[in-house]
Amino acid sequence: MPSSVDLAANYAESGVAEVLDQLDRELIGLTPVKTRIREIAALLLVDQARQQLELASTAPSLHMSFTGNPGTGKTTVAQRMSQILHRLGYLRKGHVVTATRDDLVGQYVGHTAPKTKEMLKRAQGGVLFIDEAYYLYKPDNERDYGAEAIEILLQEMENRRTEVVVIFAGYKDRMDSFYSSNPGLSSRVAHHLDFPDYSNADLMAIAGLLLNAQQYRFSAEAEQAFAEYITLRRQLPFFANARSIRNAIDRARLRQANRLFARMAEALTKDDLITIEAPDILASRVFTGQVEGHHLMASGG
Ligand SMILES: Nc1ncnc2c1ncn2[C@@H]1O[C@H](COP(=O)(O)OP(=O)(O)OP(=O)(O)O)[C@@H](O)[C@H]1O
Repeated sequence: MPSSVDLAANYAESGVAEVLDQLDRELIGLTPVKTRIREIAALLLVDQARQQLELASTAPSLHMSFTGNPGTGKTTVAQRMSQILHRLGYLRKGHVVTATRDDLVGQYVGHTAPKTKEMLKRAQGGVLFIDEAYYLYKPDNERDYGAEAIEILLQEMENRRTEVVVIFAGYKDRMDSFYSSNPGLSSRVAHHLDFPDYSNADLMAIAGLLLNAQQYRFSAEAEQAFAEYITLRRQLPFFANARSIRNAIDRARLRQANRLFARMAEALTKDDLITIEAPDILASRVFTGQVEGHHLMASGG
């Protein structure tokens, strides 16, 4: 048995540093979330080091709760978390399987257990991400099978803790009451992470990242228009944080393409092709005050 361990070497070997750096580069804000991910990585690396020195080691329970409004990065962070846990040797595969109530709960007697077990099986070696988890529990309906799904999840979370990590996600207030109705569940969730709404500056920075990744940019006027867009958009229904920004940029690209198409006869420069101009932003319903596009809004647009 070695008399000491080289934590730095273990860290380098795991390849976790790259995922953590990527997390820092690609995700704006979310400082408390990033800090917690680093802490979990440290915990697992120290646990590995303890194993090397033959000290007592128990694989920690890593089931989690992600609370926050739509588009605050919960799904994205779940994916990164799964990769990190894979690199640290905790999870065998590092993928994410997303499930909602309908994937877990059956409509007839005897249908729920096989459904829930099937989802757990698919998530084996990775993360089972249960979106809007509170829909599993329907207090008004005694004969609802959601309770059965929760029961099975609880058992498997305990018995297969190193085989699958379960992440429960949803709006903060609703998750809080879900946990208070299901205390057994709450106590088996080791990490509760909250994803706050992004500030306007954060959303602007997210827009910058998204544009950059797709080799687009705002002209100075478009940048200003987009700042106004953000202020107006967040006051409208179905605002979905970063997802609304992603959708807004997709539509701005569409308008830019149409604008360029109308100039088909001319030669277009690289600059023409990468620049989103103010009119591409200002044509949005958010400025014109039209509400017919309500269905678009419903998708977080
Ligand atoms: N901090 C961030 N920095 C950069 N991009 C982000 C950030 N947060 C979210 N995004 C982007 O916004 C989009 C929506 O994020 P994501 O799907 O992770 O949110 P969510 O909280 O899971 O929302 P929902 O529960 O409504 O699906 C994704 O395209 C993601 O890449």
